[in-house]
Amino acid sequence: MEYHQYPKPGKIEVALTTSAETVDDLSLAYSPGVAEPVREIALDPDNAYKYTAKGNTVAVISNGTAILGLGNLGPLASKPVMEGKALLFKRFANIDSFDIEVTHNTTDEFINTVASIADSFGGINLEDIKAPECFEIEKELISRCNIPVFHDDQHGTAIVTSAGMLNALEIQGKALHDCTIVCLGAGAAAIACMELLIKCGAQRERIYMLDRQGVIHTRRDDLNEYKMRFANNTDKRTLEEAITGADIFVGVSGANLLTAEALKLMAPNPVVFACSNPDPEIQPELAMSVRDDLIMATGRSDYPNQVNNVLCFPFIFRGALDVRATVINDEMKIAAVEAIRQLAKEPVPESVLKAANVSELHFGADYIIPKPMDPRLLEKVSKAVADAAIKSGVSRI
Ligand SMILES: NC(=O)C1=CN([C@@H]2O[C@H](COP(=O)(O)OP(=O)(O)OC[C@H]3O[C@@H](n4cnc5c(N)ncnc54)[C@H](OP(=O)(O)O)[C@@H]3O)[C@@H](O)[C@H]2O)C=CC1
Ligand SMILES: CC(=O)C(=O)O
Ligand SMILES: [Mg+2]
Repeated sequence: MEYHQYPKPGKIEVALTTSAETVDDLSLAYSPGVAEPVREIALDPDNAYKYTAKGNTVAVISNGTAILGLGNLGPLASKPVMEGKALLFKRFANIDSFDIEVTHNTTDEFINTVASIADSFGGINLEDIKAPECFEIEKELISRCNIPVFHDDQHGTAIVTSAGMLNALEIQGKALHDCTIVCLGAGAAAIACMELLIKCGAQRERIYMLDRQGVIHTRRDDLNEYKMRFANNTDKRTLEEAITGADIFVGVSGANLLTAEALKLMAPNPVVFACSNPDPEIQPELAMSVRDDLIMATGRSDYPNQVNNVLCFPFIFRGALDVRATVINDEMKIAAVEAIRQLAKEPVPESVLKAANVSELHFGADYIIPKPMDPRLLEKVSKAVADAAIKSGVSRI
């Protein structure tokens, strides 16, 4: 709590980029000088990128309906997380952010609020908005805004999960195409993670997705259209039935929902990503105590293998802003997966070892994915994303 309270309440502040000391400075910063860029922007909106901070500013916007794995605690309670995202944008990609917490009654009201302020920013990072509303919100905002709109819990999580998963499977000697996958959770993160894993080679029929009612199967009549895409034609109904013989477990649901007994039922050499925050679906100590053949990741910074969207969102937005991309498309997402994945195979610089408080890191079971404080992420992931934006025709410079 002290970290969040001192030296000033919160984690971010606004800083000036230009001089504001003299009467001359003020007559440029405000009236009368500020009228000139106003006229230029009115003539051509693209001049906002030249004369304002728009092009390097991302709005981090939430309604607090799915704050981490803590649930629907409302917009104001989400503010520490949104400030945290702003801190990470600045620290890792030198992107300025404003956190905006929106109170609303209907989904349309939220969409209209965001759409009506979107022009102020170079991009919009939607955060911690629950499914299924998040899908409609993102789709509608993408169509109404000509800046990138990216729901990080969906796509940032999916990108990092895919990068980590491909590396973990390489170490375990398995191919994604042949794997049986159990996904606990059927919300924003789950649906996007499974869709991207399919784009990376997984078979939809081999995925068992579960929500609070158990396995999502074709005979259920309570499924929304997003869950319906993962309805499996199966007799399996429980987590224990689905996980028996499975190669992969992805948890994006809630704390301590995977028991040691269920973990024992998985196939040899399994991969377990227990990504719920702040508490994973199974504690790594417990998982490791019952199996010594697994590769384990969590969403947390204090265990090896942090599968968390922090490894993606600063860098994918950096790449998108640098080429003024209108959207973040699949080509850019796949480029990010590959760049993150490859970086884990390179020697780790001393500065990263020091920041991670370890003496060595080598590609393997305890290092499947780079550390967020690896400075090479900025260069490599952002460049790969920017290149993909240019090649796929969505860059504007
Ligand atoms: N490591 C990372 O980078 C990230 C981790 N996450 C984590 O993933 C989790 C979900 O986030 P998000 O997708 O945004 O939230 P959503 O609210 O969109 O989805 C939550 C999903 O979890 C399911 N769920 C909750 N409790 C249970 C349970 N007891 N048994 C089975 N399923 C359950 C819900 O089921 P139902 O549909 O029945 O309500 C729902 O499908 C959170 O813990 C969050 O911290 C999210 C994003 C990034
Ligand atoms: C990491 C993140 O975005 C979440 O847990 O919601
Ligand atoms: Mg989140």
